[in-house]
Amino acid sequence: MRKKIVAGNWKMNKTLSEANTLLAEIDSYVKTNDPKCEVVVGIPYLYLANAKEKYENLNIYAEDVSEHQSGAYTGEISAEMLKSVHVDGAIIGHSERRQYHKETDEQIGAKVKIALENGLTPIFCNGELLEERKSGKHFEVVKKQTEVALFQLSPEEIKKVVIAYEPVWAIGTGETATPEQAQEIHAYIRSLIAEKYGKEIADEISILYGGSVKPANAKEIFSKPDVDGGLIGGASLNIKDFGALIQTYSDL
Ligand SMILES: O=C[C@H](O)COP(=O)(O)O
Repeated sequence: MRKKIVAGNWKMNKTLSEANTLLAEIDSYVKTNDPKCEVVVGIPYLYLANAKEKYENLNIYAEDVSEHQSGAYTGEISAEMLKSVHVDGAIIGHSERRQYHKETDEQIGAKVKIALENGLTPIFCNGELLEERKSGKHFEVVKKQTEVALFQLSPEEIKKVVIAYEPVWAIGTGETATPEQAQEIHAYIRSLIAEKYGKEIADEISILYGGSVKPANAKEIFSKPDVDGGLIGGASLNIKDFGALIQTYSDL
């Protein structure tokens, strides 16, 4: 049975005191409501160690990880370092990393691999640009991103990966994919995995949708059979919306 997951991605938001307040609110929300889905919070590197020390039962993720083991990579944070402060996983290959830091599918694949080798759960992101969607290339784009980054993994490894499909044109824009568009491409991604690793493994992998998910549109999207939750940006930055999203999914 694959996991249902609501994951927040704070991106580059929150000062220390704001981060502490929101983490305390999320922790208390989870303890009080005991949701029937897994709650994940992706937060800036700076706050990870303290967050894990204070809230060991919360699933705390980094927003990136280095593709290298260790060494002369100024400013980078390794998977081993993340594990040493008990971080649970890392968001990898987010479109903002692809766009602003020119990350390639090969680098993203190396990051996924090293995360797994260090016991971190990778949330691997894929998704097409607006012009790629408009020209009907979205299937092709997502196929290449997925194959290059993930199909180097063994069956045992791929089972531990969470995928987040995020159409770039829907991120932070207020425009979402329709539930039908999300279902169509999620089913397609699952079929790619099934072709390579078999249906049983494909059925175990959680595929999240990301891109302007809000309490108002979450129910329709989360209800689709191949959508196993969401990777939430803007609406994960306050407990009112994030709590409502968790509740929506938990109630389905
Ligand atoms: O990682 C989260 C996604 O980029 C979605 O962000 P958004 O919910 O602000 O559109």
